[in-house]
Amino acid sequence: MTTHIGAAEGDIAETVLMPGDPYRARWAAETYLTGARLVNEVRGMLGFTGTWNGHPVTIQGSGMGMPSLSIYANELIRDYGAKTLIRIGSCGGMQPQVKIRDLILAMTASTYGSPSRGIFRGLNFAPCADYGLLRAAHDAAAGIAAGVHVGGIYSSDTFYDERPDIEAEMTRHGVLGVEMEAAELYTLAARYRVRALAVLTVSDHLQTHEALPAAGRERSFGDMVEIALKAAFA
Ligand SMILES: O=P(O)(O)O[C@H]1O[C@H](CO)[C@@H](O)[C@H]1O
Ligand SMILES: O=c1cc[nH]c(=O)[nH]1
Repeated sequence: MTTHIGAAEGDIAETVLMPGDPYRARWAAETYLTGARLVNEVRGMLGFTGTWNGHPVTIQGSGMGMPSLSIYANELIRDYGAKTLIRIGSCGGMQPQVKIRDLILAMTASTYGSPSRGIFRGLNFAPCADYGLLRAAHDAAAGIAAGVHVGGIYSSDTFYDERPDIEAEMTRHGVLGVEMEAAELYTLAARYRVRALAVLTVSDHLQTHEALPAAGRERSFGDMVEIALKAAFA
């Protein structure tokens, strides 16, 4: 048991999938895991542990934004011994070739300000995915999903941004999509020598303003969960 996770020792698997939304954690656990049981409900940030093809897996909500994810990822890694952490998130598309419901496998994550930013002072640390996980996810995606993009994403520190020029610069530099957690996850993974990847579903588009309807949105997330599970155990 930690400050923010009520699971008992041994209740968290070495492989953890992390959606921002705790209800997505419940949906994914009920849909994809065998014998899923609730292991955390502190602050309503639900976490479940079960098995997938016989492998122990935890699906733990991270909350929105890097400060929230940082709390859960720190405790999962440092206190529970998590070794593979895969974010299963939604993101906004930032390039014309990236369509709604497409998947992005985030090779790198640029950010203006993660909780770890201060460590590096003026240096631009480059948070990146674990290559083995990225490659395995790409292989898995070939048999599952159609529109799959691999490249850089932008982990924003704010959803309602008063600095539209930052998003424009990200788009100008080929960044595929925007979300709010991966850069901190990748930085923590580098620090603690564990594996991390963000697999993202494009839920809306910053240029076309299309968006997945709220009702039934979870069903569009199935490919992402399957790919994350296959990559973790490839
Ligand atoms: O759908 P999730 O995983 O929460 O991810 C995205 O959605 C939230 C913003 O609406 C942020 O957490 C962003 O990263
Ligand atoms: O952080 C996010 C997530 C989805 N869509 C966005 O525009 N931003």
